Amino acid sequence: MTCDPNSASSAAVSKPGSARLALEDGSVFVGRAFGDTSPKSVEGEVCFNTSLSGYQEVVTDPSYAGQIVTMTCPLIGNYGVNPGDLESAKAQVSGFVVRELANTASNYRATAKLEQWLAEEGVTGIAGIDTRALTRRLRIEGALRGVLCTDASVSDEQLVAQAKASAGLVGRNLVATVSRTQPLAWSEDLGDWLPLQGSIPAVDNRFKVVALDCGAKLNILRNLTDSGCDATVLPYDTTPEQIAEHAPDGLFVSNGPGDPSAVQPTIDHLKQLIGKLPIFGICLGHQLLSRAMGADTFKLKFGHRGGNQPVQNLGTQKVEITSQNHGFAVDPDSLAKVGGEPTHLNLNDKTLEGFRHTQEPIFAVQYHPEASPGPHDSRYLFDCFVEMMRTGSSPDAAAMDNAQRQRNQI
Ligand SMILES: NC(=O)CC[C@H](N)C(=O)O
Repeated sequence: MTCDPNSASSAAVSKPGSARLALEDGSVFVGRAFGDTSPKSVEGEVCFNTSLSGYQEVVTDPSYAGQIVTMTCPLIGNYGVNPGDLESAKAQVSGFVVRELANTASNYRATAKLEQWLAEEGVTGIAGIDTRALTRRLRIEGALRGVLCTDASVSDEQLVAQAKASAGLVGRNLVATVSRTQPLAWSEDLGDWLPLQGSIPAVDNRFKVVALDCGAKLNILRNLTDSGCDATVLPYDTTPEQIAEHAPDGLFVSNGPGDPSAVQPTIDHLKQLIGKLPIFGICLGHQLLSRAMGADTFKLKFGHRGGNQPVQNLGTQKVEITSQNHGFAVDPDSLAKVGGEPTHLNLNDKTLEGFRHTQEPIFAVQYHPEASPGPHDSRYLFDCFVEMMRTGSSPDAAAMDNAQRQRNQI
């Protein structure tokens, strides 16, 4: 049920087992609590994701820290949860919003139902609200701060006031809350992390990569491994001197949560590393590299989150169907002034989705080539990173075309 934004004062009293989602614009949605149903209130910026599947990856993507995520697909939870599909070791969203929560987990791989697993993870969900009305509100007004509450003793007015007073995402360094604090090596064989002893040994025909962990998704590490890289994962604020101790062939800058302009340590370190190492960035990594070069980032009205975002490679003219999760973007005009050539464009709203440095071995994409929203159109970018480490030049249109043809055997 949706309450009119202006009628919060007359809004519903919550019942046992119920939950409320209050927004800063005064609207209050009343539904059923699931997951962690203990009485509490959680704050977060409310956003929507249009993927038809992939809710496990969404919930465990560290880039969603600080956000209450609404799935627009009306049935969620139908294949349960299994450890192999998680993008990090725990649930990362502040809260989870669905229209209908499936009763049955219909997948032989499932080890838990979504609601059981969220309860163990301490994450509250709300089901049974009109997610289409909520999404329309977010599209019209832009991202809104919200509070998800399972505590019947708090009034609607208090919740709306709490939403208005909450921190939001702008200006907050959330990377510091999700980055690993110890150096680790990714072991594909174990499917797990190993404490790093010394640095990774050089192996013939493979590339040693330092991955700066701003909240890295596991599948990025898997894709780096698959393309021929051995990755050492270091905390997001590792200094250039500490990175140099690992003698890497290249540097990878990961995805991560929050406002890129607030991740100053990484931006300062990247400034010093430009021209010294081949660097590839994904999503937050794209934004941090742009800022390190001197470009600006800005907040999008409601962001791009979903598995069907069309992106055009401006060099090859080919379109990739991509998975995305971002609420900020790079200003292309400011990037062009500091040597950034646009390589990819979002065909929905024409925002920048990728660039290459014209002078230095640096390139980055705003979307997620490691995610597989059905096809694997964008996997070639990991091969471009390897090729950039081999040649010392950022990939131009011909290099991207070649890599994509080889990867996708077309
Ligand atoms: N997936 C990401 O890395 C997100 C980057 C950044 N936090 C944004 O919302 O734009």
